[in-house]
Amino acid sequence: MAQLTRVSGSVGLITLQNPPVNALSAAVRQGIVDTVKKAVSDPLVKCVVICGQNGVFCGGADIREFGAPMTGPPLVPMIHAIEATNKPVVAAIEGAALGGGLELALGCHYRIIHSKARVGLPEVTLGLLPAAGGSQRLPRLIGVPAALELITTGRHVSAAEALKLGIVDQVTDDNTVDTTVKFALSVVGRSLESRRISTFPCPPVSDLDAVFDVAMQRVRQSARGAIAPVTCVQAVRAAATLPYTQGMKREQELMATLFTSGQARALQYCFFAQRAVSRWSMPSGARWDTSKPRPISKAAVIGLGTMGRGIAVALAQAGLSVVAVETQEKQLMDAKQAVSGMLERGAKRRGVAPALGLVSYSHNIQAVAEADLVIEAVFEDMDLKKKVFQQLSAVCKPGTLLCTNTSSLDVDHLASQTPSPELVVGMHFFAPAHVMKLLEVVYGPRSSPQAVATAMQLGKKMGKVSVAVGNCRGFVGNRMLKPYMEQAFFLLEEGATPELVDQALEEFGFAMGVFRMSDLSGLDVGWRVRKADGLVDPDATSGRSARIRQGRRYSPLGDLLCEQGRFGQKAGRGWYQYDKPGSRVAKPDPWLHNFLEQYRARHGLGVRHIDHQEVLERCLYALINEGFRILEDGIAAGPEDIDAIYVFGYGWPRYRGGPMFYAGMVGLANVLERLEHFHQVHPDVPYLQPCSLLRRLVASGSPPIQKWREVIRKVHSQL
Ligand SMILES: CC/C=C\CC(=O)SCCNC(=O)CCNC(=O)[C@H](O)C(C)(C)COP(=O)(O)OP(=O)(O)OC[C@H]1O[C@@H](n2cnc3c(N)ncnc32)[C@H](O)[C@@H]1OP(=O)(O)O
Repeated sequence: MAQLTRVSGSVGLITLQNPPVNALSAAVRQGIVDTVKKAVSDPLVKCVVICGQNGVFCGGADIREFGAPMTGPPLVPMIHAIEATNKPVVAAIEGAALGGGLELALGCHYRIIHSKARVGLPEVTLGLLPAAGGSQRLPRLIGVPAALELITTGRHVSAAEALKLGIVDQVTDDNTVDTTVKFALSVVGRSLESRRISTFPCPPVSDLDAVFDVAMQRVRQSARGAIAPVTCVQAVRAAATLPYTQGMKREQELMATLFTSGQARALQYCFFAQRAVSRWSMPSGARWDTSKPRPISKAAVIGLGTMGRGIAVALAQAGLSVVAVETQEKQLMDAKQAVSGMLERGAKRRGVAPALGLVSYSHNIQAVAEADLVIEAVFEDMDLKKKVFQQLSAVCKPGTLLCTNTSSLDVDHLASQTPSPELVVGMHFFAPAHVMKLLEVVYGPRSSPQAVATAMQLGKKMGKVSVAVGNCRGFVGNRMLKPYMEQAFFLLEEGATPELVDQALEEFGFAMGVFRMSDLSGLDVGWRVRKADGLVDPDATSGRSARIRQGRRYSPLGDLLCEQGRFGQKAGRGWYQYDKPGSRVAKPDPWLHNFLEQYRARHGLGVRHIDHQEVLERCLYALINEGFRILEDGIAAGPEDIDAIYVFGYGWPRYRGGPMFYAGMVGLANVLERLEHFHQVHPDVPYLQPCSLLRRLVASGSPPIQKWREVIRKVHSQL
């Protein structure tokens, strides 16, 4: 919907009305077409201003309409009609002009922007390209190199940068619509010939081929396997090399290949999943919209190792006052220096003042007495954490929320160390904590909805994608990682190499395969956990018994490497070899290949050919199967929660939507059939036994992912 009013005597003011972001739905597009026509034909209207209601110009095309057949007037002729009018049309940009919103503004003859607004063409992040003329007009306006960068990254640009680049004509701190109305009146009567961007030639570039080669190389490297960035480069190339009309034709052709692609569907699903996770719910029925968070102004972090430092930085950058506690004096001094450095570098990047004054340091736990919320981030050891929680209970003021940063320990057990278990939640940060977007907020059976709401809100304040999950071993992310890694180990036993497994996973789109990742995070981490679980038995080094632990197939390969001191990158050797400890360049290791051969011979394991498809099916379907178990157990409320965790915390390629979305794309029946097959071949691997929720979904006709919650609810109601 769009409304036309006449203001200041002769200005036709068109207001886009589609809350919350005035997306260009069919009704809005129809409204624009109608109101522009009316304004142009009204002799009393001398100029036109287009704005959006409620402080947002326009968030672009309505993404929710993408899955359905197109209705209403298309964007391209609508924008052309605006550009072609003989009355000046000026965009008044408040809040944001993104995607189709900016393309609409580029069709206007002038653009005035509020200083706090931003613009951008983020279509690439949705698997698309700016196909309402954006890929053709922006390079003509600001030049090929700058347009290429903005279009292929989808980066949002501040008002100041937009002015510098030449995207807008004026920045204002005042009322944007009033300023734009005055501006529009001031340009009445001026020729519009030089204001129609589609008529501009692209500013010349000295070595066009080199510019595009570099851009193509960059997008292929940074977004391995993603098709939209590559297509965006091709579209901008059309702008640089073809007349406008032909360029537009090419833009449409390229868009047609993207629009119906699986990658676009996956990326658009991710867009909504990222937002859906904030509408959390707990099995008790507690929900985001009925649970009020507590205000938090003072936070504390206990333990200033790598995680604690990152958490302190994230809190301070979110504007909270932070008490950082580390009992070891030397550690405290080192941490102070490290935290200050991180804050300074972060502030420099963001062009703001570093929040150094917000962090105070102490070696005395008494310093947290006045904190509203404490995040314990000491070493991952239950006895140590229990001790800290007991101390905190004695020191903190009544009502302080106690959070533990743990990747797998039992949050409920820790809660039981305090007199107020309802005030305890887990906050599982990912390293580096001030950079990584994901936060798992873990509630135990006794955590209060208010405690969950507070942790979720704090996560949002820190700019995290926060996902509320139930308490179980490994929560969601690490619980699903276990069967994935287990399959990778088994594949080595059966004849694969770390290189083969990693290559398959990296070609799938993971930034790092499982073995390179294991080398990076350190093999000793898992070894310690397996030892604590009684799985590492140094006596059982030969025979079949060495590969059966606690009644199921077990691969001791990781333990054997650790026994040799092969802890990964930090040791200079692990699944790969490195030039020196700490080096990042992984090289295949003949020692490891020889070790695998001897291991297989010792255990009488035949070597067979393993291809990429088997690697993907074994590793990914085992992980997905555990995802279904997590849904069945009520640990995650919906598939979007799992997918957001994997995309934002575990390097799952965003253009594949997350593991649960991927299962839907592959076909649930297909996943079930392959799991059944693998479980038949490996009956001693319980993780390969298809979960009953997966069977249930297939039996219900494999509904689309948006309908899974209905099936899950039925399963839960029958328990
Ligand atoms: C021919 C094709 C031509 C053009 C293609 C396009 O234009 S594709 C769309 C390009 N636009 C974008 O990618 C912008 C997407 N939106 C945003 O980045 C942010 O929403 C925005 C506008 C910066 C506002 O951010 P804010 O943090 O204030 O709100 P939030 O992101 O939570 O969004 C609020 C709700 O609005 C929904 N929404 C936002 N944009 C769109 C959209 N373009 N279409 C449909 N819906 C949109 C969003 O999903 C939120 O609703 P929710 O129910 O919570 O999911």
